[in-house]
Amino acid sequence: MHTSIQDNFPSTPGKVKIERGNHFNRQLNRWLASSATFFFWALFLIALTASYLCLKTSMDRGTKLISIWGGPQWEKKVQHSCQAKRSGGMVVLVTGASGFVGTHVSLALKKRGDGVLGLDNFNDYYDTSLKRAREGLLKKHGVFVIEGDINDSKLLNKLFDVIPFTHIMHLAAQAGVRYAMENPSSYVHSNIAGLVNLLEACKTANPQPAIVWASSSSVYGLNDKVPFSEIDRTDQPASLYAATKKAGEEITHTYNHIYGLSITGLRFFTVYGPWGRPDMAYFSFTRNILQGKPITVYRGHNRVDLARDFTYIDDIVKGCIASLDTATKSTGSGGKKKGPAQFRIYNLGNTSPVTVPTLVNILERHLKVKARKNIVDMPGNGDVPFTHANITLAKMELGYKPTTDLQNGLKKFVKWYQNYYGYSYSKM
Ligand SMILES: O=C(O)[C@H]1O[C@H](OP(=O)(O)OP(=O)(O)OC[C@H]2O[C@@H](n3ccc(=O)[nH]c3=O)[C@H](O)[C@@H]2O)[C@H](O)[C@@H](O)[C@@H]1O
Repeated sequence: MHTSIQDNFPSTPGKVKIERGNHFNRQLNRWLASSATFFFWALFLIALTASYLCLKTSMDRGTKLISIWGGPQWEKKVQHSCQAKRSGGMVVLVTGASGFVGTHVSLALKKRGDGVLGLDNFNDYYDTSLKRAREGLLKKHGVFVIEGDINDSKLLNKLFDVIPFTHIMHLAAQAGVRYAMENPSSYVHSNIAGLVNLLEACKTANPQPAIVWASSSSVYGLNDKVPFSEIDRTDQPASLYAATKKAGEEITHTYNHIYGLSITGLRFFTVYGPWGRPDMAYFSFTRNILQGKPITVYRGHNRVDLARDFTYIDDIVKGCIASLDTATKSTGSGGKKKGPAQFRIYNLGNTSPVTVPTLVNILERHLKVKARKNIVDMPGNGDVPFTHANITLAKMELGYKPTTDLQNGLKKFVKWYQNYYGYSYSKM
């Protein structure tokens, strides 16, 4: 193809002389010119995209802030939810309100006339539609759940500005023993950083609320003295989850000691029941059995069956409420301790451990379907072989007395499950 010299010349007169007669230079120059143009446009597009994304993010954040918290409408909803309907009623902030235990405790408090406000970050650790359904249930009963994180100090301070909470029922946490190997930082984020953030807000609140919070039976870790009593060793956690719960017990102790916060820690033992957690064995076994899928049953060393002190949700709720009722006031104000404050830790269990194969048998009977079982040795994933609660202390000081055994509790769970999922396998 013919190209005239003229065609190759750039239009800038000053450059003509230099370019003339040097084909290589001309090619290079042309290439540089086109690259520069390309580069310019690429930069322009990148800048345009970046500014769009920035604008969008700030708009999203703005919308979120307005819709999630702040503003007169929001405050009205908060006030309304916190209104106690009985004289001397408590005003309780329930964190993790759309969680399993949070929903049940919030409903029970609301039903007896206490003011209740929920807080939940609706994270996707498990099916968020179940959390939204629980939120719907709470809304129906007059409990407003704010979508927010316990790590958001601005939100917490705002809440304490608007409402003089008498109690905090702190149930927001990253739960699950085995998931801690997959996502360790989520445990640090919620169970450590989130807890400290909440305690910081409580310490400066005026009045300081009394705090009841969820620890875990997993703090007993490798302790093999049974039944587990509150004075037994808890310095050998078997999972990061357990370690963060144990850390929580120590952290709350320091806030009690320095700032006079009234603290009650509850060591829950494998809580189960309607509206439960899909990540837990009884729930996932039920789903798989109904779907005809196999279940994996872990077995301990020397072929010994694993066992848990499964505790029914209604018994746990009674323990939580008794803890709130018997909690004495925090003693500090303005971030300063005025005197010693209450510090308590209780086991809330059922006192009768059941093996995992027996749990499966009970489910098979209630579901009228045989399970397809894969029995495998317990992997080294943070599990402990058994749990068994000594509840003498909770009995004595809280009047705690569990009344539902696994047989009856699972019957209620299965009934709820079949009703909630409408027997439709496609929904599960
Ligand atoms: O009580 C507690 O402290 C803890 O109870 C449960 O933890 P876990 O007892 O491990 O409950 P599940 O995950 O439901 O497991 C129950 C039993 O079933 C076994 N399992 C679990 C899952 C599975 O697929 N197969 C299986 O055999 C486990 O090894 C365990 O022995 C909760 O998940 C924790 O959040 C809580 O803190």
